[in-house]
Amino acid sequence: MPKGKPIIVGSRGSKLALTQTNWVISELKKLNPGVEFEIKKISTSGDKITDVPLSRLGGVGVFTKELEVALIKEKIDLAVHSAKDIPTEVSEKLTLGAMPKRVDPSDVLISAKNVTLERLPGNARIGTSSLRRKAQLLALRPDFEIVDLRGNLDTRLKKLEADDLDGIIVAHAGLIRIGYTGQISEIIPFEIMLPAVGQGSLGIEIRKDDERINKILSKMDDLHTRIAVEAERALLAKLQGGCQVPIGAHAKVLNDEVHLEAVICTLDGERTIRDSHKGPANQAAAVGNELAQRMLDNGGDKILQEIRQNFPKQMP
Ligand SMILES: NCc1[nH]cc(CCC(=O)O)c1CC(=O)O
Repeated sequence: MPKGKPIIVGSRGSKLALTQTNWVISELKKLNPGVEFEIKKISTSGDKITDVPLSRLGGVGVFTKELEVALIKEKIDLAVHSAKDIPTEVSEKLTLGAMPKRVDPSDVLISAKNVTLERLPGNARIGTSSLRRKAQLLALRPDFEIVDLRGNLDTRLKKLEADDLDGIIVAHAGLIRIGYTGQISEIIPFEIMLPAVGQGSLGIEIRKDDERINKILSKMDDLHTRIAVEAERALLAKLQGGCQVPIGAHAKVLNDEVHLEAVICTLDGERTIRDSHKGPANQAAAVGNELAQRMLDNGGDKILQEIRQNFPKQMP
C-alpha cells in the first residue's frame, strides 16, 4: 500500500537536536512501517547567538520559533523540540502531537575531580548560564563562583577543562541522549535542584489540522509524561516565567494523581519559595495553576517583580 509522500521533519542542527530527531524518526518508523521521513535542518536564533547568556537573549521561543514558522508555511510537517524550550503558549495553528516517554529530568554535576556538590572546595568555580541552576546552587553553596557557560553540550563539556572550572551543571537527559553519561559526578537530587519545566521530555509539534501526521504520531504519546509536563507548564504559564526567571518544577503521576513540586528563587539564591501540590491526574493544568497562585501569594510575586526589574528590556 502506498503510504504517501515522505514526512519532512524539522530539526535544529546541534548534535543533541539531531540525535533526538533521529531517535523520534526511528521510533515512528517502527510504529508506522513503510512511512518515509526526511530531515530538514533549521537554525534558530538561539543557535545563531551563542555569546550572550540565554537569560539576556530575551524573547520567547528562541530555539523554536523558526521551526514553528516552517511548520505553518508547510515547509516541514513536524518539529522535534526539547519540551523545556517550547514557550508555554504555542501558535493556535499548531499543537503538540506527541510527547514521548520522558527520560530522567534531573540536572547533573560533572566535576573536574569527580566529587559531589557538597564536597567541592570552597569558592569552587561552576559553569552554567541558567539562572535557575545558578540560584539553586547559590542557595546550597553561597561560596560558589558561577561562571557563564553557553553553547551546545559538546562545547560546554570542553569548557570544563579549557576554562579551568571545578564543575559544570547540565541536564541528565541531554547526556543520556548523546550517550555521555560516563562523566557524571552526581545526579543532583530534587531537594537541592528542581529541573526546568519540561526537562527530559520532547515535544513533537505539528499542524493542528494535519490528520495524517496526527495519526502517525498518536502511538508515540506517553500519557504520564504529557500529564506531568502539562502540570509544570501550567505552573510556568501562571508565573509567566521563561529563561529570565529562576523557576524549577517537577511533576510525576502516581496512582492517578499528579504530584507537582516547584521553586522560585531570587537570583542570588538567598530567598527561595518552595512548595508542592497534588490533584487528580486529569486536572493537571489546575494543579499547576493552583500551586503557582499559592506561591505567588506567599512571596513569589514579589521575587518575580524584583527580577523583572533587572530585565527591563525583555519583560513588559
Ligand atoms: N538548555 C538547552 C537544553 N535544552 C534541552 C536540553 C537537554 C535536556 C532536555 O531534553 O530537557 C538542554 C541541555 C541542558 O540543559 O543541559
